[in-house]
Amino acid sequence: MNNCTKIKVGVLGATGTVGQRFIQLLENHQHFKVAVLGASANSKDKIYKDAVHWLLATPIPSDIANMKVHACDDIEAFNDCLIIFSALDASVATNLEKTFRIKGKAVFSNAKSHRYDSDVPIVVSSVNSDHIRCVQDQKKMYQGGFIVTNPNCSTTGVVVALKPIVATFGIKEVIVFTMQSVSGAGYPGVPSLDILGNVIPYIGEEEEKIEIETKKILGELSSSDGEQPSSSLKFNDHPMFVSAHTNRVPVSEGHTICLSIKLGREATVEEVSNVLKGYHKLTPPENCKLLISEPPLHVIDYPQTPNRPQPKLDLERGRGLTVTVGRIRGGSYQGGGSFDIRLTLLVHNTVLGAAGSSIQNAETCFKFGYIQ
Ligand SMILES: NC(=O)C1=CN([C@@H]2O[C@H](COP(=O)(O)OP(=O)(O)OC[C@H]3O[C@@H](n4cnc5c(N)ncnc54)[C@H](OP(=O)(O)O)[C@@H]3O)[C@@H](O)[C@H]2O)C=CC1
Ligand SMILES: N[C@@H](CC(=O)OP(=O)(O)O)C(=O)O
Repeated sequence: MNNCTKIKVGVLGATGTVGQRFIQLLENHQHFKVAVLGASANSKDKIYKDAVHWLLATPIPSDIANMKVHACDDIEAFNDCLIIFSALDASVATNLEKTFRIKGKAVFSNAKSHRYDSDVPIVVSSVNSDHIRCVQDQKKMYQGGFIVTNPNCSTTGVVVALKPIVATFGIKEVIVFTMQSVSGAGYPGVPSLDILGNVIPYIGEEEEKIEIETKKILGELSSSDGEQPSSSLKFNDHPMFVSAHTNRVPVSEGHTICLSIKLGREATVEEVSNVLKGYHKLTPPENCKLLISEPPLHVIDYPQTPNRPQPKLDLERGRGLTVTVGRIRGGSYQGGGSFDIRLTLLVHNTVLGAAGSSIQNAETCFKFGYIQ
């Protein structure tokens, strides 16, 4: 596909923390071309390089730097775009994303606004891309338009690590303990005097999101029982019990998360470790340029390498699209107790935890023929 035949995409919130990742990850994309940039009224009519406070190590792509920024509610400006990537705050995303959907656009959102809608999936491509088929119902309702969300960034890491375990052994219960980076709060986010040399043991609504979203993502999409006449498919939450603790730590990028897991059936630490190591085999081989072709999970052996994953050393694995899991061990050193397995994982919050997952979801929809 050359630039003329690539699908035109619009990015809402293009100047923000997640918006910048969209711009970076979509540079030279095989199928998609950024055609329209959207941000707030403050950025409207500025050129991108003047509107953005660019925070990434790679330069602003040259074809984007001098593009004009539109207000996100200038819907007509996005007319030529088949795909809308949304990196908006939920307060603005709720209505705008619905407006773009009714205009027939394929909307891929990072915001929480529609994650819990009964006809909208929360998708991490390596975990539950089968849930994407529910967009067929939305397409019928909204003139070809649909919304696919990706989860909260911590939830993203959690479900990638849990998927192979739940699929093989079942899971009854999981405790999630997060150490979340400052970039998760957007820009400028948490004031430096609040976070430097400190830990903040509270992130608003984060624990609730992890508990709810994990169960929806790891649940099943089944045929409806007929209660919802407009819909033929229905989400059934996984029955596992999820309990989350969330904390903000003075790390710039990358969320580190500890899990304690009660399995559905007995298994050794070695069996669990082997299942996690084999997980990459679930992803079919793809043209390596697509983001969905990156391995979803990498395991660091424990106890051979006892002090990983670490944000400084492991965050960029698989272009930030690979979750790194380490410290896979038994539930307690004494034996007994409620939990069978403990592990530590690292997820790149603005790549796999945000823009990267949205792009992977768009690639999946393109592959399934939902975007034409
Ligand atoms: N940061 C992260 O790790 C993750 C964030 N998310 C979610 O992604 C979304 C974006 O987060 P993030 O990038 O961190 O946020 P930022 O605050 O960094 O960026 C917000 C973006 O939205 C634009 N914006 C703000 N208000 C309006 C408005 N009224 N109308 C139109 N555009 C507006 C801003 O434009 P301007 O520059 O003009 O003000 C900016 O482009 C949120 O829903 C967040 O919860 C999801 C996963 C991870
Ligand atoms: N709240 C997350 C970022 C995020 O994923 O938010 P949301 O669930 O609203 O997309 C953090 O601070 O790290």
